[in-house]
Amino acid sequence: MVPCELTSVVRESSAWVASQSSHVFINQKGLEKVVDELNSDLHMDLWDFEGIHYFDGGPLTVQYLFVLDALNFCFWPDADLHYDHVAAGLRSALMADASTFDADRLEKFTGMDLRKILNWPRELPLEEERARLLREIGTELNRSFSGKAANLVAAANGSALTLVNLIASHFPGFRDHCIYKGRQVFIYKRAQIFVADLWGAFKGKSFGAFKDIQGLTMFADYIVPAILRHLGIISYSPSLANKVDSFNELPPGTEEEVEIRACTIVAVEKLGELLSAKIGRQVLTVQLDWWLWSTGISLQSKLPCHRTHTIYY
Ligand SMILES: Nc1nc2c(c(CN[C@H]3C=C[C@H](O)[C@@H]3O)cn2[C@@H]2O[C@H](COP(=O)(O)O)[C@@H](O)[C@H]2O)c(=O)[nH]1
Repeated sequence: MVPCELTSVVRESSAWVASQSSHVFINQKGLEKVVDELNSDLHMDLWDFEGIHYFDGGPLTVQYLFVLDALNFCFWPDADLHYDHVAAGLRSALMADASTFDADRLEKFTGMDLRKILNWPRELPLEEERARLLREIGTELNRSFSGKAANLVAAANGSALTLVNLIASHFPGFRDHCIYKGRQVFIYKRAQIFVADLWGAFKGKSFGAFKDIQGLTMFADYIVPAILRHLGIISYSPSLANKVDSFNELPPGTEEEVEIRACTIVAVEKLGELLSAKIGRQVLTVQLDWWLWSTGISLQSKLPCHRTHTIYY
C-alpha cells in the first residue's frame, strides 16, 4: 500500500485553492490545444540536461543534492544569478574539498562562507537565510541521521512520499505551506524537488529508487507558471497580469501568490492526465515538470515571472 498522506495534502489543498481562485484561471481549451500539438515522442529524460550537477553514484551525491535543494529558491533579485550557478558552484566546492558539506561544517556555515564557495562577487539574495538553512540541515542531520542525508533517504524505505513527509517533519525550512482563506495549503516545493533530483540523478535506482514517484506534484516555482501562461494554459486577472508584467513584487501568502502556485500544480496535473490519455501511457508529473521548466528557462528572458521574496521557491 503506497502511503499518500502528503501528496494528497498538496493535491487536495491546491485543488481547493484552484476551485476558489479569482485571480488565476486554468483554461481547458489551452490545455487541449497544447496536448493536441505535442509530439508523442516528447523528450522527457531531462535531469541534468545542463550538465551542471555533481554525481559520483554514492552518498556524497545525496548530501550534495540536499544542500542544493536547501538553497533552491529566489535567485531573481540578482539578475545575473541563476540556479545553474548554485548547482555548478556547489559541485566545484565539493570537488575541491569532499568535506565541504559534512554536517559539522554545515552547522557553522555563514553567509560569507556560502558566498565564498560559490565564488559570487557580491551578497547573495537572502544570503543570511540561506546560511541559516544550511546550519539547520547540518544540526538536524547530526541530531537525527548521523550527519548523513543518505541516512535520511534510507529512512524513507523507498517511498517518495514518506521522504517528503520526513523532510517536512525534521527540517522546518522545508515546510512550504501557507494559509489561504483560512485553510492551510501545502506546496512542499523544495522537499519534493529533492526527491525528484534523487530519482533523476540515480536514474530510479539505489538512492533514487521510489515505488511511488508518481505521487509527487510539480514543483511550484516562478518559471513554470510563466511558461504555462505563455502556452495559454493559465491566465491572470487584469490586475494580477499588470502586477506580474510590471515586475511588481507579490508578497508571499497573498491570495494572488497562493493562487499562482496552486493553479500551476493543478494545471500540470490536468496536462499530465490529457497527455497520458493521448499517448496511452502514464506521463509522470516529474517529467512533465522538467519539460516545462527546461522550456521556460530557454524563454526566460522573454517571459515575465512573478516575483516573491521567499525561502520556499
Ligand atoms: N519546477 C521546477 N523548478 C525548478 C527546477 C530547477 C532545477 N532542477 C533541475 C532538475 C532537472 C534539471 O536538470 C534542473 O537542473 C530549479 N527550479 C526553480 O526555478 C527557479 C530558478 O530560475 P532561475 O532564476 O532562472 O535560476 C527557482 O524557483 C528554482 O527553485 C525544476 O526542475 N523544476
